[in-house]
Amino acid sequence: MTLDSSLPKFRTLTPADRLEHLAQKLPLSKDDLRLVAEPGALPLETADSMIENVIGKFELPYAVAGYFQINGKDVLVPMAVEEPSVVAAASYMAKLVRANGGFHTSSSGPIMRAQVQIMNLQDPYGARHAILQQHQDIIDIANSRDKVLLGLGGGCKDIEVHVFPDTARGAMVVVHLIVDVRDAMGANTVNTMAEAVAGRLEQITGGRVRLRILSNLADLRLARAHLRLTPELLQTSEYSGVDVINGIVDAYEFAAVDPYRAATHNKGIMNGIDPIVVATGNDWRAVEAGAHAYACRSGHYTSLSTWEIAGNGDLVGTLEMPMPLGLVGGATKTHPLAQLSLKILNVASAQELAEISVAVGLAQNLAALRALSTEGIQRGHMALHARNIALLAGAKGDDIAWVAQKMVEARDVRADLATELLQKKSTLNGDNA
Ligand SMILES: CC(C)(COP(=O)([O-])OP(=O)([O-])OC[C@H]1O[C@@H](n2cnc3c(N)ncnc32)[C@H](O)[C@@H]1OP(=O)([O-])[O-])[C@@H](O)C(=O)NCCC(=O)NCCSC(=O)C[C@@](C)(O)CC(=O)[O-]
Ligand SMILES: NC(=O)C1=CN([C@@H]2O[C@H](COP(=O)(O)OP(=O)(O)OC[C@H]3O[C@@H](n4cnc5c(N)ncnc54)[C@H](OP(=O)(O)O)[C@@H]3O)[C@@H](O)[C@H]2O)C=CC1
Repeated sequence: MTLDSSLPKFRTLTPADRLEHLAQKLPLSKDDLRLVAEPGALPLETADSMIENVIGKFELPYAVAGYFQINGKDVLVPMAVEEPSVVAAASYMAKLVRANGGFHTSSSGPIMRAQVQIMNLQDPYGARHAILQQHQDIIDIANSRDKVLLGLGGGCKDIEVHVFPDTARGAMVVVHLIVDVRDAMGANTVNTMAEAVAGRLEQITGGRVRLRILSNLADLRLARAHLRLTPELLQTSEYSGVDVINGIVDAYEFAAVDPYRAATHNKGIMNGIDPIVVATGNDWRAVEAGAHAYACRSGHYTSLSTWEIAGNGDLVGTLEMPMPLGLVGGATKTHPLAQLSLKILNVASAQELAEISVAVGLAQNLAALRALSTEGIQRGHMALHARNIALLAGAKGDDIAWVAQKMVEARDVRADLATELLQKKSTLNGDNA
């Protein structure tokens, strides 16, 4: 069936009805539905095999963002995240962007780098040449370690040799293995290769190999997304579309020039990306490390995205960044909900998953910049955060929505106010009893 990712009125349903609604849109089995609806999606035995010293499991809210259309294909986006307004903001922007043709994405190949550090060298440039002369031998040794990957068309494709002639510990040569990891995140894959070539590199150079590990600056594994919005789509009752667009571009320039702002701007992008990384069982530390190192590649920490005004006045947003995500390996296959997330996303390759993640990051960035440069973040965000504050004050059941609603109406969302409202409500209930 062709998926329509629009989710009108989805927010008004109960979690069980939302799941039922999804089941009508997606080919989910009864077991899939049970996995989401019932506790214990991750068996304790599986958890105990995943990490060490396990004492239980830690749960997060699991949601779906709607309206995404990417390269003409509708996508529902599973997100595991603790922060309110993230899912709403992503859905809202996807709804706007879909009205103007949706997101357009592309990506480089799934290429990772492994680094092998060689020390104790008197002639680092000579060592570099000697290594490059033997490059095919090194590639062959690396590839002898992963026949499965080779069979899939991946494997070590090339090497680079970087020289640091004068470190505090003397000359250092660093060999990069350039590896196509296909549908894996690839850390274990490339680490195995790096360890495999170490002996040969010592033979060639006469040096001493120390570290053999992937680089999280995955600058050869980039995913890209862009969008275009007309002023009409961005106008509100209070702001003209032209004003909103100018505000977004001013906000972008702020992040482009000032690292204090860029850190927050990029956090807003990661608000969209991390929840997908978590929901698909991928390594969010690796994605975060790669993102921020890439944002600093010019030596100046800056915005990962760009926002500009096209000749016809449209807003144009782009995002290009490392996205080392896998469909196999790590927890992607072992966590049952990660498998379900991949089923919901209906992706055929790790690159497709990477492209969707970057599109969601761009949507999230747009939502924040749009709110920040017009009405401010608090109205939309705090309205949704109000339910958390109500919970914090001890509200239960229907009281959660009641307390949250009262605070939103008062445009005053505070824990002490929530406590005060709850007390008033229980006094009222007591009076009525
Ligand atoms: C929060 C909104 C979306 C409200 O915006 P709104 O104008 O009140 O939304 P609406 O009621 O008109 O609804 C529009 C659409 O938004 C979605 N939507 C709206 N509400 C819900 C909801 N309850 N549950 C699910 N979906 C919701 C939904 O898709 C809906 O369409 P529908 O499906 O109903 O036809 C808007 O104010 C917004 O986008 N704000 C920005 C929020 C944001 O960026 N949050 C991230 C956390 S803040 C942060 O950490 C990052 C930051 C800000 O520091 C980054 C930076 O500085 O750059
Ligand atoms: N700095 C970092 O970021 C580090 C991260 N990690 C962790 O490493 C894990 C990810 O490593 P990764 O190498 O992806 O995981 P795995 O080693 O679990 O899986 C990769 C392996 O899966 C097999 N495979 C099967 N099908 C495919 C396919 N279609 N495409 C590619 N490979 C396929 C391959 O060969 P075969 O069957 O022969 O194994 C490949 O080597 C994550 O848990 C991450 O947290 C670890 C160290 C450092």
